[in-house]
Amino acid sequence: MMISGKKYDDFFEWCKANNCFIDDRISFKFTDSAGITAYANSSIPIQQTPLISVPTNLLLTYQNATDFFNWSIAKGGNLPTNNPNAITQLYLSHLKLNPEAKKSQWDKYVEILSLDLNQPYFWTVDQLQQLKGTDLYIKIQQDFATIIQEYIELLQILKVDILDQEKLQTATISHYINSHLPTLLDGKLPWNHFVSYLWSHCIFKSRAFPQLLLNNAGSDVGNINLAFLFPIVDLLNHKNDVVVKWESSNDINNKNDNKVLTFITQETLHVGDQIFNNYGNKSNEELLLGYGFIQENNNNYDYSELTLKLNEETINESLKFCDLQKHDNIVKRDCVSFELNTKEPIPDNLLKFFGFLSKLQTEQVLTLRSILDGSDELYSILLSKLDFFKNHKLPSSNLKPYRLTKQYFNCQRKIFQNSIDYLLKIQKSILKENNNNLTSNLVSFKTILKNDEIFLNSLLQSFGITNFDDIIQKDFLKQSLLLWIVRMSNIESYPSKEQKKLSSWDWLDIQETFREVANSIVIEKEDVMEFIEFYTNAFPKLSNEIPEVYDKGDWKIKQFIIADTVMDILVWTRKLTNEPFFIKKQQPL
Ligand SMILES: C[S@@+](CC[C@H](N)C(=O)[O-])C[C@H]1O[C@@H](n2cnc3c(N)ncnc32)[C@H](O)[C@@H]1O
Repeated sequence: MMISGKKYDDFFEWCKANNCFIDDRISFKFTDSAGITAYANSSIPIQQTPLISVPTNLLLTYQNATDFFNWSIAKGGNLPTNNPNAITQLYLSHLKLNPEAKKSQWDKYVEILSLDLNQPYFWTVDQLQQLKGTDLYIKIQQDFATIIQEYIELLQILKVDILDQEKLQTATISHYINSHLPTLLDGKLPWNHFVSYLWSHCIFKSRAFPQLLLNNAGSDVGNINLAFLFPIVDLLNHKNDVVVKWESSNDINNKNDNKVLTFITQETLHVGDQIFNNYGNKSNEELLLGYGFIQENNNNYDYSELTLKLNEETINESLKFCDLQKHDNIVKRDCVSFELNTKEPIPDNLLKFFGFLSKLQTEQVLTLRSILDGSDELYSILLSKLDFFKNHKLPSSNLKPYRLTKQYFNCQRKIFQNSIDYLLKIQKSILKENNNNLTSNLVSFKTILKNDEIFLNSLLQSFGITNFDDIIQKDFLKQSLLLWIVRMSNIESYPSKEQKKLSSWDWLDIQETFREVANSIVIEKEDVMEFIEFYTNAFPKLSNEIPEVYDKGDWKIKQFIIADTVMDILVWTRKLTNEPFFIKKQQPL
């Protein structure tokens, strides 16, 4: 067996004495990185026969726990329903930590279950603080509250003493756990203590198998989360994508007419290969929270969540515009969560959701403008997430929790980087699709300037601006846009040749939008104040110096206030390049 120590010898003796089967080609060893680890001591070709089989009477089940506590619905009412395994967990705490517990058939098995677990619930306060700012940190806090509630409800129902109830509800829970951890590790913590229960809760999370396996097809499996402990097979570590089978069958030796539960792997194993189980393909967040480790290069199953807290009304309104269904996991009462992963770095409904958030009141549907504007907002949020995971300084300690945090941050960083890269590709392709020889729904201001030489010349003469990059450098973007919009509103005052040229942008509906805004706008004193400085710097200087552009039509300050609203409706400035695009109004996407 390789793995040495009295408790392991006793455990494997117990397995043998109870008719368990472990293929001779399996050995176990202890590794620092993964605890007990199974590996092949000679090659094992793919096979259909079990490598491990365990009589079902050795499994530690809900039934065993309810028998022990002498509990039944008729007698005690409902157990906390959120976690059907609560009573079995408490039973495990009793078996592991109650010195007065009578001998049970699982003693040798329970003995090898380590009290020293890696899940973040057991990290020190400092170590846990490193996760602050992540969704994982919020989940851990929520889990603490759920597990405390579960503990209190269960012990009340079973009439078992609840220890430190008041402290549990007031103490900073990780301080409290930390202060009791040494006693737990010594095996001396009372079995009915919350921290003992937290331990058995985590043992279940990291080792239990679904009860479903034990029920015959067609029978009522009850709660699908119901689980049991499966000695020996729970010594196998996890790897995503490994193909394994857990099957219930009759004992091949047919001793005692007992049923057995078996483990079969569909992998070809060479000498020295680790024999893995598959706990269900999991993301790193699930692995860290449930099992206390991270699988690097977990690209197929890793994901991150983008959670937005909004008021209920906004969320309800968004349902009309995006494919978010209330019953989907992503919509909760006051928040919406989107999963980002390698296969779908930017879910379609995420883009639509941001399009909805960026919708102007005048837009009846999601438009090209609102989607592009929303994609920029999304870009900023993803960028700040990326910055967080990239630049957050973590202590350079070699302790496991710090190493795990580093790995977790790295994996999250990769996900956000991938989503950002993908979002920029989406933006580019939207721009391309809507600005080609066949479709013109948008045009960049850069292109407009290139084609409107008279206007560009006027900027050169009066502001020394030679090209678009100069406009950015001299921080003159907004002013240039406003001047051009007012110029377009005055199109009819220019000579017919110039009019003809400018009318090549008629499809942008600048004049019509300008008229609509002019008819509805109420100009306040503050609006005038906002524009006065720019206006007095430019006028009447511009009308005097370049009358062919700035003394044709109406160039009063009011026109600029109107142009500012027109700009909100028609212009989108791409955050990444600072490049503005005029977009055809109300162009649904
Ligand atoms: C079902 S147990 C497996 C046996 C365990 N190694 C032991 O010592 O008892 C699950 C625990 O094993 C460890 N584990 C499982 N798969 C792992 C992996 N791929 N890398 C690191 N640790 C792993 C984690 O601590 C996890 O909580």
